[in-house]
Amino acid sequence: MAAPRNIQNSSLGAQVSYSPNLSVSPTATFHSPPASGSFMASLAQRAAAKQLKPFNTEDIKILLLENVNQTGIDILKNQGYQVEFQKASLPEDQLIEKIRDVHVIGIRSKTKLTEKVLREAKNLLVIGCFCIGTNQVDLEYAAKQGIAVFNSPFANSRSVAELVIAEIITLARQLGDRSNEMHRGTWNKVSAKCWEVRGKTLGIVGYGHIGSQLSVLAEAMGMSVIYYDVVSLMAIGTARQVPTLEALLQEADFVSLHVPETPETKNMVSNKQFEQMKNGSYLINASRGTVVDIPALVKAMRAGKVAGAALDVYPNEPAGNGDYFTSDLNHWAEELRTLNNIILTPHIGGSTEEAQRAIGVEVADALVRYINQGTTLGSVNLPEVNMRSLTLDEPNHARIIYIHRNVPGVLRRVNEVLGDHNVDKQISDSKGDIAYLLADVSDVKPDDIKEIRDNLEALSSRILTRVLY
Ligand SMILES: NC(=O)C1=CN([C@@H]2O[C@H](COP(=O)(O)OP(=O)(O)OC[C@H]3O[C@@H](n4cnc5c(N)ncnc54)[C@H](O)[C@@H]3O)[C@@H](O)[C@H]2O)C=CC1
Ligand SMILES: O=C(O)C(=O)COP(=O)(O)O
Repeated sequence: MAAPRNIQNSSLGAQVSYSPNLSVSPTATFHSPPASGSFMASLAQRAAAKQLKPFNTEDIKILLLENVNQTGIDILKNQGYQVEFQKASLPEDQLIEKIRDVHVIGIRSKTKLTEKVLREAKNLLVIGCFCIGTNQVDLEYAAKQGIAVFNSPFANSRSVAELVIAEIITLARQLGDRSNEMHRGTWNKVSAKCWEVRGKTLGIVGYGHIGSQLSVLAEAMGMSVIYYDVVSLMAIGTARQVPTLEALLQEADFVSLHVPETPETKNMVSNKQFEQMKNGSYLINASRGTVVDIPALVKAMRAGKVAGAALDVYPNEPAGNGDYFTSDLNHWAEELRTLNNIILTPHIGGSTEEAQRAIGVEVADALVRYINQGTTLGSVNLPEVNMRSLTLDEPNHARIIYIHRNVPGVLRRVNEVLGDHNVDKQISDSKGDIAYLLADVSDVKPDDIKEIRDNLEALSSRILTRVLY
């Protein structure tokens, strides 16, 4: 039987691990970085933090889907949580069955946590997206249910940028086609329409974490970089922001897309945009499958307008590995496969050992901090609230977490509930309609804790109450 959603578990000290060193050789064993000044300082802080054995930690049930990295599994298991791991994603009906029972779910880009699925997630406290994108989660609905969502905002951005660099040269030299021919036994030594990338213009759409890293790498190869973004952003190196997507498409030899999946980016590159591109230019999409209108790309490639393309993402992607890239999944799949100079990869932009290990650590740490201490630093859908840990010399303190609707008068009522106790420290913040309050109350007995929780639960503004002690 699952524990109730306002599950109580004691506040652990900051028993979290530290960001891994990403600069490892392909064969190196993976280690945390050596102790630095700030690392030692945080160790000292940890020593002072309350290190209670979590009460009922084993009641925390976690479901990890989509082959989340072992680093993350280890961190969560070390906390004593019950962790179930699956390599693939789950179809909606199975996901609904499973999600009813768990307090935490860890996913990557494939698993869709829609309102329909989350409505069934009666025990869910927190979602960990072990990736950058969070478009697969209904963030607003989750927030309304008091379910926090965390991701890893940039641990795989370098990996994506490096893949794109590889693709730029691969497309310019038609390497995919030459290699396929050799695999079939055909020697086809040609130079027609094969180019150096030096001196060519790369147009980056979306100059965020990935786009800006790509900019630096491309300039190092002698490319000129222009970029288009909805916000005005400082150029790195000698890159130049252009005012419109059209201006970018008219000037770029290579166009690389790095925008999130939003209603505005759906089919952002379609027939009209292909017409605006230079003759013989190239398109790379490692963002989201919805950003490019694929039938329009097929048309532009058949017409010779686009000389090559690299796609890493697709509107429909399979739940696991296997022979699934067929027209059953996306109706144009077979047609796409017949085109020349097109690189098709199975959403591997962020799939390197370095990125996956770093993401595993970062997201698992955020989950542990949220479960054990209630801090929301890094949450993408709840206000970010942080408060220093309870310490060993505060054995009878309790931490109250009250997630509530952001309506007038709530704080007065909360403080009426807490008024008979000594509130050591308190912090609250709001994001849109949702507010998040943390309060540490000193010298409380189990009866006091029950009373505080029951009284907070009775307030009409309540979304979720948790008490850690
Ligand atoms: N292929 C893969 O394995 C991976 C794919 N991704 C995808 O790449 C996307 C970008 O990642 P980051 O660079 O980390 O995100 P980011 O949030 O750092 O940057 C995105 C940029 O796009 C801009 N933008 C948003 N809407 C736009 C619009 N309509 N037109 C022009 N610019 C717009 C934003 O202002 C921002 O500067 C992610 O959202 C994710 O979907 C991320 C990691 C791995
Ligand atoms: O980080 C992202 O947003 C990605 O697209 C990578 O997704 P993945 O972890 O490979 O499912």
